[in-house]
Amino acid sequence: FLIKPRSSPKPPTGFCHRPLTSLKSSTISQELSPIPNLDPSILNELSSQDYAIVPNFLTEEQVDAIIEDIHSLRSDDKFSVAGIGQDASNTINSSIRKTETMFIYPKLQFPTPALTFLYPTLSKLSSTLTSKFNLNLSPFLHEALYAYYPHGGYYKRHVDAVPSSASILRSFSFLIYLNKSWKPEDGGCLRLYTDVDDDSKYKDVEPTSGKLVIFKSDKLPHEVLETSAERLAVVGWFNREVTASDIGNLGGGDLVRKLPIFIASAVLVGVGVSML
Ligand SMILES: O=C(O)CCC(=O)C(=O)O
Ligand SMILES: [Fe+2]
Repeated sequence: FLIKPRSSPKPPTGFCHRPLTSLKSSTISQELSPIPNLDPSILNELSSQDYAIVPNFLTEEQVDAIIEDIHSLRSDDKFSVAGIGQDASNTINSSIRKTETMFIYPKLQFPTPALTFLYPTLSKLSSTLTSKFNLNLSPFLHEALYAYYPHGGYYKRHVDAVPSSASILRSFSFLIYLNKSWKPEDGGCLRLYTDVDDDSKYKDVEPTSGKLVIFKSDKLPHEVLETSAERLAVVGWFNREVTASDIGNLGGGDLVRKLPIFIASAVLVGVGVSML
């Protein structure tokens, strides 16, 4: 098999990011704390309807720090045009997806101020979900990226966890929205299809600043409606560990050959690399 970069030859992580000199590290932790947590009522909602929405999950200061990060990293040319697909193919297909992304896992060696609180925020979220749903979410298989949708950006209907691929390890998808003065005419709502057999049943979620959306990755098809303004988000997935039945479900054939590919691709999902 061949290891193929997701969309760009640039390494997605591990570079030294230019420090944000306008913020002093002592003020950063104060401004950007506390690390948010999920209310038990939200977890119950997630359990009963497979998705939950938390307006104002992040504070305004936390959102500002991530916005600053995205703009700064984009101007440093760290973003790439995103492809689609996980491990079968990773073609850049602009009829399905128009967005630019930058992976933030594996963790950057020199995290920016925003990542300094985002990493613990995401690991706290993952531990909360692990205990509530009794899942084996692996801290080593977190995936997340900064997403920048230009004016006219979109992502057509899809499901995040697709059988017979490493993406099936995705248990929960999460989105954190960052558009501070979002207006209905800006578009870019997240359309969550709440009944897989009935396209007329959906919920449109406004991508307003600080909002967290979380849903079961294999349950809810969703799409990003066309934006009429720049749209910024943190997008990610909490993956569970590989089980024996995952291997069985790969569709028969030579398990000895498939096992290392599956495990390697599960790991590689996190570094923005796909396999052919
Ligand atoms: O940006 C969003 O709201 C959703 C992105 C998404 O569905 C994905 O990247 O899989
Ligand atoms: Fe998605």
